[in-house]
Amino acid sequence: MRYGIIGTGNMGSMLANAFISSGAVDANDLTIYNRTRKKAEWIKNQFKEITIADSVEEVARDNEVIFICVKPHDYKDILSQCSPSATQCLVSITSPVSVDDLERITSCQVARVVPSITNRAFSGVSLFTYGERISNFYKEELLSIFSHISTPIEIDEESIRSASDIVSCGPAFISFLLENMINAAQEVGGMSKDKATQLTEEMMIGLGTLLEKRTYTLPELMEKVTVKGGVTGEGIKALEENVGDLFLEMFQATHNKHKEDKRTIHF
Ligand SMILES: NC(=O)C1=CN([C@@H]2O[C@H](COP(=O)(O)OP(=O)(O)OC[C@H]3O[C@@H](n4cnc5c(N)ncnc54)[C@H](OP(=O)(O)O)[C@@H]3O)[C@@H](O)[C@H]2O)C=CC1
Ligand SMILES: O=C(O)[C@@H]1CCC=N1
Repeated sequence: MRYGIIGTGNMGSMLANAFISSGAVDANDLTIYNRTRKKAEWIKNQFKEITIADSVEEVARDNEVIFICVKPHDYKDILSQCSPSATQCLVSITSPVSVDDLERITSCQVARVVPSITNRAFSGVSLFTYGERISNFYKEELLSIFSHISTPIEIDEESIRSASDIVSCGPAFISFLLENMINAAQEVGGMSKDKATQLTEEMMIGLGTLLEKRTYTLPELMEKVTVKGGVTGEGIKALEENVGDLFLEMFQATHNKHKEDKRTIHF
């Protein structure tokens, strides 16, 4: 099976790197293309057997599975430069470009797989939605390669925004909150930024490991740590008083942007 990646920015390069280093895809079977060629060359420097294509058209012509890894508003431009056939499979990796959108304007088989930066560590989730025309062959193929780097989970169109907020945007949201925690540790506790960062990172690795081992659920973790009459309870009270509509507003903001993107992407 030959795979093509169009756009090797954050996600395209992450997918190329993770697919090859996990053994999901042989570098000889991967073709990449990026508008600024240098970015594709950085990947080829790591994996010499990769092919760099000279155009979108070339990627679409020579590969069976084609991942479009550009920003949502650039999908139209890419699709105007290629027309994969009914035997090929086109994959959107962005939530605003749905399988319905792709099926309407192409004659190939389609899927949407929204990855996450966590897939770089062969961890986290990839969110799957299949088009009507996709064969079991391609479904199994996509599931197989994404199983090497993630836990693939099928998702319906209605849930895609919230699911992507948790799985794909989540690492940035949680990092933002942790940065705030680190800054407050400096301000209130007088701790150095480096020390607070080290402690936070190690705590997160430990927390992730507990979750990975299914040792505790999130509510169990809260219960186990919150000693009756202890300091955690006081901290949680302060969090409860301040959290307010924080996450509601976060989800509303991403849902509004998603709607705006869908309204302004004209295929
Ligand atoms: N970042 C993330 O964590 C996630 C992102 N996504 C989705 O992935 C997609 C890409 O995001 P991300 O990688 O972060 O974005 P980047 O901006 O890092 O990458 C986009 C890449 O597309 C290239 N590009 C743009 N137009 C063309 C073109 N016509 N031909 C070839 N290459 C082109 C750009 O090239 P150039 O170097 O010239 O600018 C750039 O390298 C988005 O749709 C996003 O929604 C999904 C899940 C997670
Ligand atoms: O910020 C974004 O639009 C992308 C989508 C998912 C994660 N990052």
